[in-house]
Amino acid sequence: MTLPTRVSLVDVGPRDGLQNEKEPVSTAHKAQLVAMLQAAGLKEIEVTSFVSPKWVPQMADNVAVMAAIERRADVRYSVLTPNLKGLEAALPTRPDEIVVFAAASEAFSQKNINCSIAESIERFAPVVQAAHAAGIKVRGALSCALGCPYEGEISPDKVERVAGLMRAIGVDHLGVADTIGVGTPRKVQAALERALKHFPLQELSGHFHDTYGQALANIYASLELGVHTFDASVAGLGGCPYAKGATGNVATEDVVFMLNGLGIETGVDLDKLVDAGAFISGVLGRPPVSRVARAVLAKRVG
Ligand SMILES: CC(C)(COP(=O)([O-])OP(=O)([O-])OC[C@H]1O[C@@H](n2cnc3c(N)ncnc32)[C@H](O)[C@@H]1OP(=O)([O-])[O-])[C@@H](O)C(=O)NCCC(=O)NCCSC(=O)C[C@@](C)(O)CC(=O)[O-]
Repeated sequence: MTLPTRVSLVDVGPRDGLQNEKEPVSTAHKAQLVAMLQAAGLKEIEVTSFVSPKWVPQMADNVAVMAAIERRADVRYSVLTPNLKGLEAALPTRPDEIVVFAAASEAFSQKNINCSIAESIERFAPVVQAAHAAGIKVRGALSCALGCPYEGEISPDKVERVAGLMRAIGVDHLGVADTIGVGTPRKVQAALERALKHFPLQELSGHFHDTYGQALANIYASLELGVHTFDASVAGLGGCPYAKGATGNVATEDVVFMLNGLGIETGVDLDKLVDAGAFISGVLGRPPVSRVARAVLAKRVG
């Protein structure tokens, strides 16, 4: 089986990773994290979200963070926008890409964005149109594609259905998200195969939380299908406010280490990435969740 020779990594640490932190993280620290990620070679960074500050207070400084980051022409900066209000607030901050997020599960849709799946698609349609009119690419995240904290198992049929709805309103790229990290390799392949009915390989990505330690295996299973774009979160930061017990995304350091071992190019410098993870973990006052980061840091100490 031939695996892709190159993988694009989207570091979602500044957004997905930090959104659930109880203590406020300063705007300056968020901007510093973005700076360190791009210095490590990340070309796609999810910076913040334009959601209700009552729902997700940690992202309330979205405009300030977007103003504080030092942009590089070769890096794409994305932000989450759940509705037109979010898009209107985001546009002046010049994101390269916006993310709309639907769920494969009705219950999660209600908890996360306070509306049904059908209503969310209706809500996203004008957001997608307005983003395209502004020349901005739209990524869709499909939450709970492998399981839901409220509904349990999610069938591939549901993934295919919502992927189709996202495609129909013009979403350019689909991220299949295992929000609570319950997916296992063959189930992940089944979900991705259904999503591939609506999105081409180059516009499909995997977003795997590592709650049950399956994320790297799931990435490998995705590579077997030719999927070559993955979200990951430096230091393994994160957890979803609407998915109790969900841990962070797979750590970017762990993904880079595995891909390096497979001879798959990412353009990411592992040492500099570990520095970024150590920096933000220091800000948060705890060690990185990433096992690779811990091993590299321990080796440095000698
Ligand atoms: C979607 C809404 C806004 C609907 O929230 P709602 O309460 O249904 O919205 P509403 O239209 O009735 O408005 C209520 C209030 O929110 C305000 N409001 C309305 N929209 C915005 C906005 N864009 N920005 C700022 N403020 C906003 C609006 O102005 C109003 O303010 P008030 O009059 O009460 O003062 C809300 O449910 C929300 O913000 N939810 C947060 C969702 C979120 O951020 N979840 C985490 C990210 S998704 C995720 O992590 C999963 C992912 C992507 O990583 C993949 C995975 O792993 O699954």
